[in-house]
Amino acid sequence: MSDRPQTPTLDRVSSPADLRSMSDSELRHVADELRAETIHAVSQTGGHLGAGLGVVELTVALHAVFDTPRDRLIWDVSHQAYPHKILTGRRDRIRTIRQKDGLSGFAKRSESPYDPFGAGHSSTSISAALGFSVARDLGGSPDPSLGDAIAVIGDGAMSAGMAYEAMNNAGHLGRRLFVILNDNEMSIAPPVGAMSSYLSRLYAGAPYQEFKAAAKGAVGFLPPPFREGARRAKEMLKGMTIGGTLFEELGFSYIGPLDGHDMDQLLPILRTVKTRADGPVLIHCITKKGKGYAPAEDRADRGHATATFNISTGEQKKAKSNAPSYTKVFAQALLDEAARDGRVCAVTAAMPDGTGLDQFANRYPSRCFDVGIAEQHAVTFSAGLAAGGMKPFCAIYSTFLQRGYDQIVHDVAIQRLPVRFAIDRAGLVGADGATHAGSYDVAFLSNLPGFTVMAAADEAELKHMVATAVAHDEGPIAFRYPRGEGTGVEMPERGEVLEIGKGRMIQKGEGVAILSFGARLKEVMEACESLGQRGITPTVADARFAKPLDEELILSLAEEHDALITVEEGTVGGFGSHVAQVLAESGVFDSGLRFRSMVLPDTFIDHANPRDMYAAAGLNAEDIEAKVLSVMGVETLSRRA
Ligand SMILES: Cc1ncc(C[n+]2csc(CCOP(=O)(O)OP(=O)(O)O)c2C)c(N)n1
Ligand SMILES: CC(=O)[C@@H](O)[C@H](O)COP(=O)(O)O
Ligand SMILES: [Mg+2]
Repeated sequence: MSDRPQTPTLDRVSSPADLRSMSDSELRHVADELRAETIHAVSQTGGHLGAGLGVVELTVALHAVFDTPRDRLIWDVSHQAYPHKILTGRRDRIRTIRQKDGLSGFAKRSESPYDPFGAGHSSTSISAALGFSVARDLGGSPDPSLGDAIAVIGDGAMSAGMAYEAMNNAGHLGRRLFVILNDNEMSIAPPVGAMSSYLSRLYAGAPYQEFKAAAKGAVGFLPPPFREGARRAKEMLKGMTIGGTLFEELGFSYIGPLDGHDMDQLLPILRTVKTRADGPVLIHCITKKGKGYAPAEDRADRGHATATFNISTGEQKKAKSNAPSYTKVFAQALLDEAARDGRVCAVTAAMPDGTGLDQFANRYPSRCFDVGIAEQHAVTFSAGLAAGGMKPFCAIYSTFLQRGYDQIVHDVAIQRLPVRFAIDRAGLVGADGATHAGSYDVAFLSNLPGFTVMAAADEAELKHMVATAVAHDEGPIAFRYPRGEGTGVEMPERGEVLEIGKGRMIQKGEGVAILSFGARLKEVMEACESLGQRGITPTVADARFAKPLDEELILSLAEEHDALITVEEGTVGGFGSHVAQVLAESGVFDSGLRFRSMVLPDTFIDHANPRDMYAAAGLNAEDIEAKVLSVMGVETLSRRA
């Protein structure tokens, strides 16, 4: 017998249009069943759970009131969009989410007309929604029936500068636009910062909002059930001066805070604003991350992301690990270094657990800074710390570091400040897909004068690189490492300070040399094992540094071999491109060196497990083996050589 929940009302919904003919009581049933369906689906697939559970009622209410997809519903980050996917014609594929060839874990334009704007990174929704509103008013679409734009943004995402840039612009333009602030008082970790405290104060002062609406004469904006209370409040408030919320100062009409799980509040308010709004409106909803599923509600991260799990117990089914994760090794190595050097400090942009800095925060609270989702600030704040004599480790996932690029160039590199960048999730990350792939950091850092760029081939190397970064005061230095577990190598007691710009020889062979940069070394060695069975023994070296390059090593490999192949977990423009430049300038191509550079292809690779993604990229052991055979002119059946 199937353990799937009974969902008789939800079963009648094949698209949001079906919600619009339902009574409010039926919509409440849909919400309850949608929650059960979401929990069941994620129990089988794993993925982002808590955020979706927190917006179940909002999702039903928004689709019931607004005319999606004509009205554009834009989910910020969009990790909370699973219930939205179930309601918008994707229920039959929801159990494929985040798997190869399955639904994306995020909103994606190519997946559905109900996903008007894709995401994965946070705090973009208000800008995009404003763009839609303006495009509609300017007649940018051949479809004259384009409707409203609605952004749903979390309190965590509200900590990023982009959200304020967008509100500043929206308030100025004054166009009809809806922002739903989904305030669950959580980011991935508890949210931090003055803005978070401000929102909490609005929440704590719920009746105050009612008074204020009254005092400002906004009573008419509220649906009838709320008017009476507001009128009474107005009486009480006669003669008092009430300051506006920040949102009102920015030009938005502010409504809230509402209970975002109460359909009796959500439906009438949404219907009213839809009928009456003539400018930007912000509706502040208080919700609970993980709502309705006790094991998620009880977890410290409120069930933010999960492996597959047993629904009755909440127990997650995690694969056994054979080696410590790179993140753990980094975190422990940094703790060790911080114990020796009081100037070592750490910065995270809302990812204390993901980067392993939660441990650092416990041990050295005064030297650890969670700045919220604010990568740009994290970089320049680190630059300031470095300029002030500290040794900041700015630990940011490769994909999110993209947001701080101008700060890296302008505030760090040009001033040659010794910020240490710990770049986690480098390379292809798996189920989160293209939005989260750490593909570009080597390319965008290695072209900056004075930067030192390293990649760890295994977890012992990572420990050395942490020690190297602590010791390096001459300018900015970065080291990258992948998501997931290490290779199981023996760990040194203490990290060793590496000589800057020097690689290491792994094995001496002949004919072909492979120069690996980063964690593909394991695949290189597997390829060599297989090649060994054919009597082929390539030379293998680990470059360690993409900048400065070990030119001596590169040129000696070029001189002593017929062919040289570089391998890396990054795009063109990175390590291999810089090696090619050195080779070209030295003239070795003139004497016939065969050179190949194995990089990520010039395409965005869809979500799958990392192994499948690297297969799609042509960077697994078999691809490296095929490349060696091809450069040697050995005939094979391989597709990719
Ligand atoms: C630019 C960027 N930095 C970091 C992240 C990682 N991240 C994903 S969701 C999330 C928390 C978002 O909190 P909130 O907006 O409140 O949504 P909730 O999960 O609470 O619904 C973070 C930090 C991201 N997606 N984008
Ligand atoms: C939605 C988001 O951006 C994060 O939740 C991300 O999925 C975390 O990835 P890790 O699991 O690699 O920490
Ligand atoms: Mg939140």
